[in-house]
Amino acid sequence: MTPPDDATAPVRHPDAPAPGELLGAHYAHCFGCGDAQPHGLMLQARAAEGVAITAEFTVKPEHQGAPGLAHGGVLATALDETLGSLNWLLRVIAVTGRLETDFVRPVPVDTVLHLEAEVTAVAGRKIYSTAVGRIGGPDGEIAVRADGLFIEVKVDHFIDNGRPEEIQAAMSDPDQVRRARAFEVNP
Ligand SMILES: CCCCCCCCCCCCCC(=O)SCCNC(=O)CCNC(=O)[C@H](O)C(C)(C)COP(=O)(O)OP(=O)(O)OC[C@H]1O[C@@H](n2cnc3c(N)ncnc32)[C@H](O)[C@@H]1OP(=O)(O)O
Repeated sequence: MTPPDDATAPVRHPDAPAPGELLGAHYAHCFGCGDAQPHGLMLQARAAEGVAITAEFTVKPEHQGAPGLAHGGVLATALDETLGSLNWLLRVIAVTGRLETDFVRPVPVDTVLHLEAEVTAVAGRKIYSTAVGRIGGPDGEIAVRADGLFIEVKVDHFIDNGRPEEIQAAMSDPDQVRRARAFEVNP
């Protein structure tokens, strides 16, 4: 997870959402951010300065592992989704290759997890990023953290591996921004 010596600093795309702007969902049925997934995380990410974002996710009863506490896999999903959202600021499509997660404190149901994430380096198709999630407010104590390695892919990654019905539906999405995020970001 250490960037190689020839890695460079990430460059914010000139058309990236302005700091403070909500990113919205990249796909309505995404378990992390989609609004058409009733039990999903419905994570809301917002652009920050540089190649960084903030995000919030409220833990619902559907997200429990131990009684009254968030499931670790759900928290990993929140971190994965937050780190994945960063790639929209670079205007690349990328998927998670590796995700290293530390669970520092339990996160109770009804808690708002305040996440912040940034891209730290880019090396060819590899995008290195890091995130923390805090409870008790944006400056609260750290409950989770993760480092991510995302690999840039072409849209063919989804067309070749996904189911045609969902691909077709996403391509016909009337939400222009969401369609662009899914299909038009690669040259
Ligand atoms: C419908 C469309 C919607 C689209 C919306 C946007 C999507 C948003 C989704 C948001 C949802 C949230 C996000 C999600 O949940 S994304 C969903 C979870 N992730 C996946 O499903 C990815 C599955 N994996 C793959 O498809 C392939 O393995 C990929 C594409 C990742 C690489 O296979 P590919 O054949 O292309 O590349 P390569 O093997 O030549 O590797 C290239 C370089 O990368 C390095 N490397 C690779 N893996 C690892 C690793 N594990 N650790 C360390 N390094 C690794 C490798 O050493 C090499 O380095 P170098 O030799 O160059 O130095």
